Amino acid sequence: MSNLIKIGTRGSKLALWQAYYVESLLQKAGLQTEIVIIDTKGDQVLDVSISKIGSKGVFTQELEDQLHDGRIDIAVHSAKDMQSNLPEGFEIIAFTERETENDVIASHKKDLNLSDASKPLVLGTSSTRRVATLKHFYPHVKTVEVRGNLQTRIRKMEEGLCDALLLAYAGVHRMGYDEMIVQKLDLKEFTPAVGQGSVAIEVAKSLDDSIKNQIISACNHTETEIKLRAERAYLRVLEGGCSIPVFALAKTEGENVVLEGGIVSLDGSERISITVSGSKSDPEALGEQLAEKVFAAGGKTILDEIKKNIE
Ligand SMILES: NCc1[nH]cc(CCC(=O)O)c1CC(=O)O
Repeated sequence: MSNLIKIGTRGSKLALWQAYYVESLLQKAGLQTEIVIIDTKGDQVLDVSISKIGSKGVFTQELEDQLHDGRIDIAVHSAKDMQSNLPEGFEIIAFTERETENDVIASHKKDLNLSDASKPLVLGTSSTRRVATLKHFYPHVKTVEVRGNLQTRIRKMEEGLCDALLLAYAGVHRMGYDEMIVQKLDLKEFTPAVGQGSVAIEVAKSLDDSIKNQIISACNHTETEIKLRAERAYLRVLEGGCSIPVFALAKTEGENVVLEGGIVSLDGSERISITVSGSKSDPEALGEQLAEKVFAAGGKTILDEIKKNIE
C-alpha cells in the first residue's frame, strides 16, 4: 500500500496517545502513517475557562483548517470534544471502540469518598456537567476550576489546589494513572458526556472514498458507532457544546439501543434524566426522541436558562 495517511493531532499527551492508537490500528491494516502535531487555541489559552473562550471548535478548528488544505488526511480527537454539528465540508468517518465510560475521582490522597458528607472535600474539575451533577447529588462537595492537560491538573492538585480531580476514566487510564483512582462513579448519577471514552476520526468530505473506506475498516467499531450516533443526535438537538451540562449514554442490547440522557441546571437544583430504547437501525431517531422527551419534561426551560447564563 503506497498511500501515506497523515494523522493530525493536538500535542497533549492524551491527544498523542489517541493519535498513536489510531496509527496502530491503521498500521495493523497495512497502511502507512505519519503523525502531524498541531497547536490549537484550546491548548494555548489555559487560564480562561472553556465556556468563556466559546466551546465551538476551540480544539478542532486548526485541525480542520489543515484537513481542508490537505496537509493532513485525518484528524484524531476525543469523540467527546467534537461539536455535534461539524462545519460544512467535514465528517466523522470512524469511532474507535469505546473505553469504560465512567467518570472517576483521582487523587494522591486515599480514603476519599463522595458520600461522606462529614469530611470537607474539594474536587477539581472544569466541566459544567460534573459541577452541576455534584451540586445535585453531593451538595456538600466544593469544586474548584482546574484546566490544562492531565499532568498539569495532577500537579495543581498535589500543590494543594484541591483534594482530588473528577475526570473521565478513559483519560486517566490512557495516561497510566490508574493507581490514582479512588472511586469509580455511578453511571446513573455521573452519566458521562456524549462520546466519552471513544476516539473520533474526522476527515474532509472530499477525501478519496477508497481511502475513507480503508480507514473505516481499520478503525471503526460498529457497536460504538451506533451508540455515539444516538448520543450525538441527542446533543445536536440541544445544540449543546461542552459548556452545557448535558449527558447521554447509549448501550446496545441485542438488536436494540437503550439511550439514557438528560440535563442538569447549573445550580444542580433540577436534573432530568430519561431512558428511551429502539432499534439499532436508526440510532439518530432515538437521540432525537430522547431530546423531545427531555424538552417536554422541562429540559427546554433548563437549557434556555443555561444558554442565557453562558452568553
Ligand atoms: N474535555 C477533556 C477531555 N476530553 C476527553 C477526555 C478523556 C478521554 C475521553 O473521554 O475520551 C477528557 C478529560 C476528562 O474529561 O477527564
